[in-house]
Amino acid sequence: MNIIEVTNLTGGYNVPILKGLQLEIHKGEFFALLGQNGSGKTTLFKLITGQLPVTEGEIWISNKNLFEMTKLEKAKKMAVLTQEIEVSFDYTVEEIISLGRYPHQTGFIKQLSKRDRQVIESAMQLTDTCQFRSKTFRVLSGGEKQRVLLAKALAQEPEILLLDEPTNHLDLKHTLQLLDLLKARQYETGLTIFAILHDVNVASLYADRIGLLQDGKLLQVGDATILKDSNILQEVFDIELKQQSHPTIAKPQLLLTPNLTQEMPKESFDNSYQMTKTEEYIHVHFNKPLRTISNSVIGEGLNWSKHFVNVRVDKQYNSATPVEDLTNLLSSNAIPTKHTCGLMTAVNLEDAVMLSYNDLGIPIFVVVTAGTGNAVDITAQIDTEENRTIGTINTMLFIDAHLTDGALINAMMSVTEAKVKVLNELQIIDPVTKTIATGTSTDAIIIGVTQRGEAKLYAGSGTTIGKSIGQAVYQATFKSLENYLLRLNEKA
Ligand SMILES: Nc1ncnc2c1ncn2[C@@H]1O[C@H](COP(=O)(O)OP(=O)(O)OP(=O)(O)O)[C@@H](O)[C@H]1O
Repeated sequence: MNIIEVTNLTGGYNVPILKGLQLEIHKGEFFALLGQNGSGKTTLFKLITGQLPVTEGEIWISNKNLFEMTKLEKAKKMAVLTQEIEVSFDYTVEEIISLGRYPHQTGFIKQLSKRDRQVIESAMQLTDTCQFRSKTFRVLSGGEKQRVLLAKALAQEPEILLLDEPTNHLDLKHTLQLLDLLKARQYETGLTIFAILHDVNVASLYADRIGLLQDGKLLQVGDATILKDSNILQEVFDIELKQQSHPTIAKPQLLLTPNLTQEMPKESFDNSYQMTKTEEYIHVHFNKPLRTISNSVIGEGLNWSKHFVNVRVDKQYNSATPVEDLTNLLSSNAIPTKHTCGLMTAVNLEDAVMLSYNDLGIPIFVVVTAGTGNAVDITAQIDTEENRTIGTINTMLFIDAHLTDGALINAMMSVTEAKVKVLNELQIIDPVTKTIATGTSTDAIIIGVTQRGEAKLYAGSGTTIGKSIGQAVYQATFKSLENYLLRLNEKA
């Protein structure tokens, strides 16, 4: 059901800003209006709240023509929170909030009833403004004033809440609190929310539907997925926005990219890093951060890192706090953990293989440490969750290339395929299933790419990058496992 219907609306100032606009707001939804400065958001807001006259078209509120509604009818239906946060008199906070009850007061002498007082109290608690109740409104900070005016709007108990940039003056905590509060009111009381927002990410997280306004026209209306369309975003905001998903909520988030003149490192790939190898760790330090994908102990996921470390731990190492342990170890070696992808291994670092590869014209550097104590055939139908001896294949792969996130996943596949081939050729057996192993139970991969040059969409086996990864990883893993097996044989 539509609670607001705007049909063929033309209106504005001397010249019309909105021309033939069509919009429906559903009862109980959170609708966000987005658009560039001057696109007409406030003008639409003022037309809906009756602050500006309509030149053409109609506005219906709950099936009633806005211009047939009395002031009191409108005030019972709609509460408005604008950016104008000054009030003319020296009211106290409690007095200001009490004004919200005015449309509900009856009788000749308007007095606050018991219920009015309860509603005011509850609005103050919800907006965390109780502590200011006796203060003069004028002396509050911008954000505090905003919360008091929201309390006044809530005290009005409207069916529709219209907000013009409600989080404008608020810090992050109060922005989140205000939006959570609005969302809770929406769910609990069926409140309809119409909000002008500038923050596209906030709109994506909180709005059920979003309207994109451009030059007085609605270019698109829909749920947050409309923000995934880079062409529409470019058209509405006139800038390039990078889109990614929120890590825990299924909503898109948009990122700004500063237009800094990218100073491209002129150094060759081979000169862009230094490597240190001790008995305790292998440390590859790049001059510039690399885009990374990894399942490392520190710096996992998609990231940017300059330092790549594989630290040796004891064979008996079995700690519940590997992140803390590794952090401490790195700190004691003056390696900055915030810029690091860090792995652990129990294999002897003497067997590590470092290999530079450039046969196909794509510079690659790969470091592999390998042990097969935990060799597992992942396809065997046996529950292998039992204690095994330590042994891991850790692969750190660095490529002088520009890969998209999808291509980074391709690259992970390429590394894995090359590793499986080695295990197959060396006939590494899963000791439990007696079949050929596909990996070890704790294998780790770090891929770091310089992001220089043209962005590549693929890095799988059908591409030169994929082939380069395959050959480099194959050679390094083969050699590293040979070293490991040789040491085992010598011991035996
Ligand atoms: N009182 C006014 N008289 C004449 N023109 C006005 C008036 N107020 C706004 N305008 C013009 O109307 C157009 C739309 O303004 P509006 O305030 O609706 O934009 P907006 O989308 O809310 O922008 P912002 O994001 O900057 O708040 C602008 O070109 C503006 O200059």
